[in-house]
Formats: sequence, C-alpha cells, structure tokens
Amino acid sequence: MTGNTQDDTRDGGGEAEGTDTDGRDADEVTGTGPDAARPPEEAPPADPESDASGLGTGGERFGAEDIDLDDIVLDDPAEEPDEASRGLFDDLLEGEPIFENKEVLRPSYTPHKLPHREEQINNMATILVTALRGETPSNILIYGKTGTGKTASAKFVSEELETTSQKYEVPCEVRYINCEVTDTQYRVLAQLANKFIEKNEAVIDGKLDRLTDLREEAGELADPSEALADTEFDTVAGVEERIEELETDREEFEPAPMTGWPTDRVYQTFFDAVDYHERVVVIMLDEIDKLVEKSGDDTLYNLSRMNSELDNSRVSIMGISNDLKFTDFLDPRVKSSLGEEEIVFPPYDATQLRDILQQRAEVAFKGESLDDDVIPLCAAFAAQEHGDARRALDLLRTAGELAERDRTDIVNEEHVRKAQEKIELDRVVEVVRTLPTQSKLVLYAIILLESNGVHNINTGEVFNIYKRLCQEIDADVLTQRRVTDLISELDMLGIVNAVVVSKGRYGRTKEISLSVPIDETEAVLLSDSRIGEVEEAQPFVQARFDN
Ligand SMILES: Nc1ncnc2c1ncn2[C@@H]1O[C@H](COP(=O)(O)OP(=O)(O)OP(=O)(O)O)[C@@H](O)[C@H]1O
Repeated sequence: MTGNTQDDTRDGGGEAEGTDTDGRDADEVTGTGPDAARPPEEAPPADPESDASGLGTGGERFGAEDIDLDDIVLDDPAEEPDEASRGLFDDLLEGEPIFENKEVLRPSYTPHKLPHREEQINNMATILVTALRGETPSNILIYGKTGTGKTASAKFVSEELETTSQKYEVPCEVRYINCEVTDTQYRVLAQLANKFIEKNEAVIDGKLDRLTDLREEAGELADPSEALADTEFDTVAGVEERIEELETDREEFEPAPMTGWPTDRVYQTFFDAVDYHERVVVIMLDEIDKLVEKSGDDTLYNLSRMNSELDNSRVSIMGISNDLKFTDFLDPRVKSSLGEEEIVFPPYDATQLRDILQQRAEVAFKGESLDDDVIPLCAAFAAQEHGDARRALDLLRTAGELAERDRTDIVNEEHVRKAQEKIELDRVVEVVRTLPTQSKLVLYAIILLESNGVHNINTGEVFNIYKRLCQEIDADVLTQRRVTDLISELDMLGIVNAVVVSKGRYGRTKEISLSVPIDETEAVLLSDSRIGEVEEAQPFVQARFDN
C-alpha cells in the first residue's frame, strides 16, 4: 500500500486513491500497476528492483524524460495468474467456515461444565475433600462404559482439588496416569517417581531462592537478627546450614530410567520421592483394567499398602475402568482396599446427550450453522450405541466436516447420516485390520461365499472355503469347532451376524451373514500381505458350486 500513500501525498489524496485511469480498482492492481497509472512525471522507473526502493522516497527524483510508458508492463492478475499459487486452497477457503472452534469437539478438550454428572462429581468431591483436611481419602473405583464422562469428571474434580489446595495452602497433589499407555508396574512407578522428583526439585528451588535472599539480606545488616526475626533461624550460619542441606537433597534425587533398574529400586525411588515432604497424593489410574490385564495386580498391591510405611505423606488411589468385572482378577486384599468407595457412571440417554452436544455446539459452531434436527439426531444415534458422549461428539464434528467439504454453510440431517456411516466404516476398517490371521481367513471365506450369491451361509460352508484358503497360503487349519468360535467372535465384534436356526428334525444350525460393507471389508483383508497371497479365490469358490 506504499503506492497509495504516495498517491495521497502527491495528488492530494482525492481522485488517485480509489481507481486508476482504466477504472480498475487500485487495490486489484499489483506490481508496477499503480505506477503505470500515474502521470508520467510522477512514475518511478520501470525497473521493478529500483521501483521497490524508489516508491517510498517519492517520485520527484524521476523526471518525465526518464520514463518511457511503453516499457511499463501492467500486471493484470486476470490475464496472468499468480505463479506462487495454483489455487489449490483458494476454493476450499471460499465461503464462510462452519466451525468457530472445532477443538472443543475433540476428545482432548476438557469442558468446564459436565451436564448430568453433578451427582458423580459431588460424590467424588465428598470423598476427596478429606485430602484438604490433611487426611487420607478413601480409595475410589470409578466404573462406567466408554464415553460416559469418567475421565472428564475425574480430571475436573482433580483440577478443582489442586486449585483449592493451593488456595488454602494445604499440600495436595493429583497425578494422572493412563494405564493403556503406561501398562507395567515398572513404568507406572518410574513415571510417578520422576514426576514427584520434578515436583520436589521445584519446591527445593523455591526454598533455596528464599533462603539465599534471606542470607544476603541478613549479611548486609549490622544486626542480622533483625532480618531473621520472623524466621525459624537464629543465625546466618543456621540459614547457610539449611541451604547446604537442601542442595544435598536436590543432588541426591536420581530420576528412574524408563527401563533397566530392578523394580525394587524404582519402587524405593518413588517411595522416597513421595515421602520427601508432607502432602496428600491422589494417584489417578485411568484404564486401570489394562494395567491389571497386562501385568497383574502387583502395582496396586504395592500402592495400596504404602500408607502404613510412609512417614510424611499419604497416598490415595483413584482407579477408572470400563470393565466392570476386572476386580474379579484381583487379590482379595487389593480388591477390598481399592474398592473402598465405588462410583458408577451410567450411560447417557438421548436427552442427556442432547444437552451435552448443545453446550459444546454453542462454542464449536458459528451461530445458525446447525439445522434443528442435527443435534437430536446425533444424540439419538449415540444413545443407540450405548450412551457414548464421545461418539455423539465425533458424529457432530464429522457431520460439520462433511458439510464443510460440501461447501454449504449449514449442517443438515443428511450430513449426520453420512457421518454415522463414515464413523462406522472407520471402526470396521480398524477392527478388521487388527484381526488375527485365522479370523481374517474365516471372514474372507464368508465374504467369498456372499459375493458368489450364497445367502444364509452355514458353518460347514464357511469351514470348507476356509480350509481351501489355508491351503493356498500354507496356514494351519483349525478344527471346525474353533472356526465356529471365531465366527462367534466376529459376531460379537458386529462384523457378521450369526443366528441359530432350528431345522426341525435335522437339528439346529447357524446362519451367517455379513453385517459390514462387503467391498471395503474385502479391500482391508486383501491389504494384509498374507491374505493378499490368496490368488484366484473366485474360481475355487465357484468349483464348490460345480461339485
Ligand atoms: N457430561 C458431559 N458433558 C460434556 N462433555 C462430556 C460429558 N461426558 C463426557 N463428555 C465428553 O465425552 C468425551 C468422552 O468422555 P470421557 O473421556 O470422560 O469418557 P470415559 O468415560 O472416560 O471413556 P473411556 O472409558 O473410553 O475413557 C470427552 O470428550 C468428554 O469431554
């Protein structure tokens, strides 16, 4: 816009500001354009390089004799597209965005309000308030199906707890561990040890800062006792001694490596770090069932008996699980200690999901971007699943993204239905992709039968094709009974539908059909290099019918 400023000053602002001599909007003209439109005595040189430097200093340096108008090339964007951009993103950027803040629909976002979880949140708070009185809260086990707000509520309560503890200066800390990621005793203890070491170091650094200030202040005074009056120290030497002690403590902390130490040593490091000073510690173990499944209940046993040995601090455990039965695998002592208090998170119904979605949608979308039936439909779909708020939020976000891709300003019912299909397909792809090879072979056998027009497939038919597939790729052939089990597992995963039908005096049989889109599922199966080895599968299925 340097050119315009120049025009303003030299032409007195007026006529030169908005349009050039061709009637083109001055703002549209790039490069040498505005200069070309100027009266000759004012135009800078044609050389774009000197043009750049000459513009700001004023055209008076260049007389009319320096300029040949024919040399000036007008850069018309309509005729010559900008080389730097081929318009890949321009189309996508066109139109009003639907989202105001998409992040609030992502699982990583922790909302400040959790509708329909007041009761559970109050229960947790009632148990944990003990920590603010400097006593040990009971251990808590939180149960509920996936997406029922367990983690969000627990994190909300812990943030409140920590903030209040700072307000009242009661030492209380909450440590969160996701046991799906940190799934062995060693890693849990090492992670905790290192967090507490970090925290202790920060506390020591704070104390050291204060003490060195005090030492300096006292050292400068003729009578140091003035500076030390309100402290625990009588002499500067006392302050120095404490500084040395703290420095030694700080040096002695040794963080645990993520592998390599004996477990006893990691436990001891964690124990010493927690007990370094007085405090109540709440350890939140999310997906606690994964930890028990992967590495037994030793961690929980060790954590739950710590309090009898700790001198300064107290530890309380908050376990979160979506598997109601995981405590069946626990040592009875661990089970009773861990489950001192239990809080259940029931699934949300459609009305509750609507409220949750409504609250997030207000922040996530621009006003008027959602048709009236969008939120109720997302809520209804998610309620059908099992009252999963994560699923409801995913649906709403995906519907918004699909609408954005359609370049419309409004998300409608159709976008929600498409989002439901997309999410379902993504789930199927993920489940199928991670199946063991034998299950993939069984599933592929079912697909081959269906794509050859066989309906109401029975186990025997699946088994026959499965055997041929195994031979093709040199895989072990399981018994028909095992294959029947694998079919039941596929049924449980929602990939096939297997119903037992009675054939009168011929007994009962299973009728199997595929419950997922056939082409996409087949494509996922064939992307597995082992299954992909099956060549010419169609002819041998055909041979079965010819026999
Ligand atoms: N009452 C609620 N109000 C607002 N958002 C909620 C509510 N309940 C759950 N959510 C949101 O739903 C998503 C899933 O919740 P959360 O992670 O707490 O579920 P979870 O019960 O811990 O599930 P999982 O067992 O799978 O970990 C999060 O994005 C969370 O913010």
